[in-house]
Amino acid sequence: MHNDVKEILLSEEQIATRVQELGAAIAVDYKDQEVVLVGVLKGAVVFYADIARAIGEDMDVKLDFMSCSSYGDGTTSTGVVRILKDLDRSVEGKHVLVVEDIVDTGTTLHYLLDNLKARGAKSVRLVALLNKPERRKMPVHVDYVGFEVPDYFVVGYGLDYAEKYRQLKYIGILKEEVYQA
Ligand SMILES: O=P(O)(O)OC[C@H]1O[C@H](OP(=O)(O)OP(=O)(O)O)[C@H](O)[C@@H]1O
Ligand code: HPA
Ligand SMILES: [Mg+2]
Repeated sequence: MHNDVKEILLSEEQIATRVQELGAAIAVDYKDQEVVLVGVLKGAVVFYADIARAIGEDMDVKLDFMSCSSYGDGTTSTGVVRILKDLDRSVEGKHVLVVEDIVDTGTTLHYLLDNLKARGAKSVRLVALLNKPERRKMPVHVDYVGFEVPDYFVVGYGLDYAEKYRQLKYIGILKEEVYQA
């Protein structure tokens, strides 16, 4: 385990099992439909790669990405969402499934889901690996949730603190002294 991690919250095995379950549920709901998977860079990349393959072969899936940033290098949302990179293709008339690592205050997803609906998508749904409802400031409907997590700052499996720890295979609770120092 990484020295900056206090405790493993979700192991590699727990994540893998849950990702397969989510993929199976999504595959049933979208069977034979064309769907654009919108990954929210950078936190979602690891989950995105796994969920895209867990969905299976019966959906016509297109991959696209957006980059939004609201945390900068800290552990609290700035409250302002910036689009740093937009989608490559229009989603007008398309089914969109947004793939996210975590819904925390809800600031990012509240903004992003509204933004995608306003582009005329046929439907917009959200799959998030983690949901941290205790910290919610803006309402967000999460269609597919991997795990509900308590109010700890977590890292790994794509999630960072100051751009570090994204490559950890598990999700761990970051030691307070790492960000309070
Ligand atoms: O619900 P919220 O409070 O808005 O927090 C969730 C968002 O914050 C993180 O992204 P961040 O802005 O840190 O960018 P990153 O994905 O590059 O880490 C995370 O990946 C979500 O996109
Ligand atoms: O707990 C978290 N960890 C990493 N990034 C985050 N972005 C929002 N909440 C978190
Ligand atoms: Mg981040």
